Amino acid sequence: MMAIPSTTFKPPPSPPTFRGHLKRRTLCFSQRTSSLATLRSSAASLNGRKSYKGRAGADKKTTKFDVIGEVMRISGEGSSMQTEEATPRNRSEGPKKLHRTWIPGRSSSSAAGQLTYENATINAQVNSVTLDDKVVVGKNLHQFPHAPHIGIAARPRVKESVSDSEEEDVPMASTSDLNCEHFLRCSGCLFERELDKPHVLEDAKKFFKARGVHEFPFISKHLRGWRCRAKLAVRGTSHNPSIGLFEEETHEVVDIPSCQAHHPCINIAVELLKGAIRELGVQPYDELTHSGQLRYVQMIATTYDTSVPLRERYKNAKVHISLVWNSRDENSPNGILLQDLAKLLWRKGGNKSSQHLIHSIWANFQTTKGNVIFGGRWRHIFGETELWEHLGGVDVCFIPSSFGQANLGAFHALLRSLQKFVHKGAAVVDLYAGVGVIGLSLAATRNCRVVKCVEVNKESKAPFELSLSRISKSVDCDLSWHCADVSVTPIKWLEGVEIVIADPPRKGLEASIIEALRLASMRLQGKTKCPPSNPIKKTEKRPWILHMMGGVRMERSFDVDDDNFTWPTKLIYISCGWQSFQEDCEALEKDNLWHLDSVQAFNFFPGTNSFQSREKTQTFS
Ligand SMILES: C[S@@+](CC[C@H](N)C(=O)[O-])C[C@H]1O[C@@H](n2cnc3c(N)ncnc32)[C@H](O)[C@@H]1O
Repeated sequence: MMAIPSTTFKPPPSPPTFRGHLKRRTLCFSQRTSSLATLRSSAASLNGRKSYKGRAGADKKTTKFDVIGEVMRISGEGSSMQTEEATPRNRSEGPKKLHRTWIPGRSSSSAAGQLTYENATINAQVNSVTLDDKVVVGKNLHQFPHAPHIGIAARPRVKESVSDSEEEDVPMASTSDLNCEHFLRCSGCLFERELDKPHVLEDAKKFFKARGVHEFPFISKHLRGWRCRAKLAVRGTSHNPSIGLFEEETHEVVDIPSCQAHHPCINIAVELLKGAIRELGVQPYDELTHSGQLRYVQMIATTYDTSVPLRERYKNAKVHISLVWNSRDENSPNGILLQDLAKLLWRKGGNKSSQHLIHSIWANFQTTKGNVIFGGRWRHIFGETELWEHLGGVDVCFIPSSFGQANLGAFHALLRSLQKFVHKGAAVVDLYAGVGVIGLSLAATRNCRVVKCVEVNKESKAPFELSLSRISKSVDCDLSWHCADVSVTPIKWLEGVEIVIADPPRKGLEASIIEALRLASMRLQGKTKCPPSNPIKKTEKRPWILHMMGGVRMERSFDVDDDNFTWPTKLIYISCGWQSFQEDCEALEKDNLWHLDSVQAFNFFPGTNSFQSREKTQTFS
């Protein structure tokens, strides 16, 4: 996968774009000796043992709002929040018995990136998957009996669509050009010609070719109308609001009513919002004076509507709206105006309106002068409380604060591609799992015996559990979600699994994870010491991630004293950061511990120089 759009607002002179470039790559690594050791449950080493069961108590005065964040979600009737210690018994009961939880805490606001995949030519021995603008690589493991390898892809192949019975009927662009009137000022897109051929692919081809991977499929799906998630700044005046992205190097918000990247329903919802701002006299935010009410808006096009035929769902998407309000909470003096704004929007676009455009309305409260878009407090106001999508063969639940891919078509394709690289019955760990889309999809479609999803954002647990409740009862998989920083004692997540899936943010894998993967390869070879790879130190700058990391249990030990583990023979790396991917790949390859095997690229962010790729690498024994 490729770059993830920034969710932060940068102070002058370089204001941010909230839709950035999203690229993804997947790297698939595998090892040969998956059957050497006995599979040992890693339940004992799991983090995140505490969960909150039930719903938070509702203040009767505020029952119009459901709350997630500092306060929790409120159902409207009022209930109490309980905490519960997850006992070993809880865990042994299996994943389907996880408690439905809404966990308080600050929201994360990671932007989405998208992936598309296509089947790559992959050796059956080596499985790999690609996401958005991704690449898949495959090589016969028998060619490298004593060396792990990393798959790489070479020759790019452009494909307009992926044949899949679940593909929604999205109108394909008749041209590969952007044709957007906002292109010159808007910072969202870098290129307006040949959106299906991002320039960075040439670099990528060379990089992979140098590693012996000549097949480099590039899957490009919808070139316009692909963005189903947008975080937009609201500036200007109540008479003349601007809703869009910051112009490069300025603090000016470029109004983008006809954005060609947005799903069309987002543009319609933006116009609806502008009309409501004018009608009610809502003041857009002014960062110089820190005044005004409406700072940003998040719009998410959700395509899950079972009353609409499958192939028509994409174009009939409804819009979730999160209004980022400049106050502490709904009881602040301007809270009435927020309610009026939400009511007006719902009356004009809600489920009783003639157009029924809006899926749901939430508020997020943000008063800091910093550069973070979202505050920690969320309120549900109208419509459904969860956002559902059908992705990779499963129903997946999201909440406004959880990470989600912006390019649904590409992501769906990537998931379908990914499934082909995971053998049936595999034991898998899904690192950087978000709400667990990848893990859930693999558990359901590949009959995996174990899938562990590891994610630092604790707010993603509740949607995961809701998704879990919709997984077919016939799926017999030990499927679990763990709140943990994967860079802390990463080796324990590798114990007992055959396939590692890593879908990190743009900065790539943390140094400790690279070391753990290298160590796993050494252990597979019966060696106990792993030469250092001189990893590049990567710092986490995003405050919401740092905040979340602060809440997880830190375990420092890197010791592996038990040789009776199965160690992963395959790594599927889904990347959205080309630079970081190259560095990670080189560190993994060092000392022949991993070998790149196959690569596949997905056009997750048409119009940008980003792509998402999937690479598969293997270790050897
Ligand atoms: C690119 S997103 C991928 C999410 C998911 N695989 C998907 O496609 O929806 C990266 C995720 O990694 C999480 N994350 C970032 N740093 C992490 C860390 N150190 N440990 C665990 N999760 C982390 C973020 O919160 C985010 O949900």
